[in-house]
Amino acid sequence: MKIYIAGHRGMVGGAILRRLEARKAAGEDLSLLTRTHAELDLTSQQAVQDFMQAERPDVVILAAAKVGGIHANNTYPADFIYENLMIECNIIHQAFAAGVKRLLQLGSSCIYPKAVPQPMREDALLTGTLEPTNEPYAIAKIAGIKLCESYNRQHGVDYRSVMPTNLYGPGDNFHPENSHVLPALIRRFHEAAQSGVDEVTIWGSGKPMREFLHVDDMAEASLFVLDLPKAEYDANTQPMLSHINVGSGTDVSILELAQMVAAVTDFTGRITTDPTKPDGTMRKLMDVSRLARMGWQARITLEAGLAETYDWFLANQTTFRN
Ligand SMILES: NC(=O)C1=CN([C@@H]2O[C@H](COP(=O)(O)OP(=O)(O)OC[C@H]3O[C@@H](n4cnc5c(N)ncnc54)[C@H](OP(=O)(O)O)[C@@H]3O)[C@@H](O)[C@H]2O)C=CC1
Ligand SMILES: C[C@H]1O[C@H](OP(=O)(O)OP(=O)(O)OC[C@H]2O[C@@H](n3cnc4c(=O)[nH]c(N)nc43)[C@H](O)[C@@H]2O)[C@@H](O)[C@@H](O)C1=O
Repeated sequence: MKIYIAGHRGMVGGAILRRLEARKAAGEDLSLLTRTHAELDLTSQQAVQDFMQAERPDVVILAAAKVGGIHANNTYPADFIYENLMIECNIIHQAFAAGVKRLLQLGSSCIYPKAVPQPMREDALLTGTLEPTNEPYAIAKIAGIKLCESYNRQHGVDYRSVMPTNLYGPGDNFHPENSHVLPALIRRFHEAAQSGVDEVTIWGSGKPMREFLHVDDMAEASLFVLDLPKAEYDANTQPMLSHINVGSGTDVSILELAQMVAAVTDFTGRITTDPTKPDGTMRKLMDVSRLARMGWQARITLEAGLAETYDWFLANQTTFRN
């Protein structure tokens, strides 16, 4: 079976590729197809059409996207909505045009309204206004769900969507401004501890709650959903709710996260907050009961995952994407 992993050099795509390579090494008949961003710009309709017509994979896993934290989303809204819409439209339509019957794409927990009962259920989609700091990205991600759902309904293909909570782990983006909170704090606390600085400032109030899932759990959940029998997937995602939440089911405040990162990086100074920076959504805990009912639950705790990610950070500091 030929599987194309779009975004294989990213944090999630890399984790998914590692799992598929392990399956192949264990004897599964898999041909794993990848292209780097430089080799294939997924915002180019012609380039994606040429690629899909030439390669005709059996399965497509879409883990490529324009991704970033609250500052990046707030600063580059046009890039986030345009690039993600183009990637989704090109991959999903050209996969269909090339006869691809099975596809899995990754959305995001930010698709849900800012003020919605917690934990957030799949049927909360489109029931309220979105968080302004990442609305363009969220609109693109909602479009991705609707693209898959519409091709399923009109053309009878099996295109599935998983909605990850905040993810972290090996291969994350540690850029000081454009990264997500967990990698940003690992880098900031590490550099403070190394240079003997006695104060670290975190953005916002520190009061928002965030749920974190290790990327190896996300990769396992992605392949679990991809491998579900179609009848089971359909039975658990009613026709208009063609997506499944993936999360750890527990959340912590940003201040609690900062205290955990300080401990892991041996930072013993003060933690201060910067209320001039945005908090974003105050809470976005995912209801993960649907996936649990189908037999998957997260295994890597935040404590263990944080320590492992810091080790990876220390071993890979010279290779960061800045
Ligand atoms: N990280 C998180 O906390 C969360 C991530 N997600 C979703 O998971 C998926 C993967 O995210 P993550 O692994 O963190 O992101 P990364 O930024 O680590 O990886 C994204 C990958 O997509 C590639 N890419 C981006 N634009 C293009 C393009 N135009 N053409 C070809 N390749 C491109 C990047 O290549 P290059 O770097 O060379 O440009 C990179 O390899 C995304 O759909 C994201 O929205 C959802 C929720 C949370
Ligand atoms: C996955 C998810 O990720 C994004 O949403 P987000 O969770 O709000 O993003 P974030 O991880 O950047 O911030 C979480 C919280 O953390 C606080 N915070 C403190 N100090 C730093 C800091 O140094 N960096 C960052 N980035 N945040 C910080 C920050 O103020 C905020 O309260 C979107 O891409 C969204 O579309 C999406 O999909």
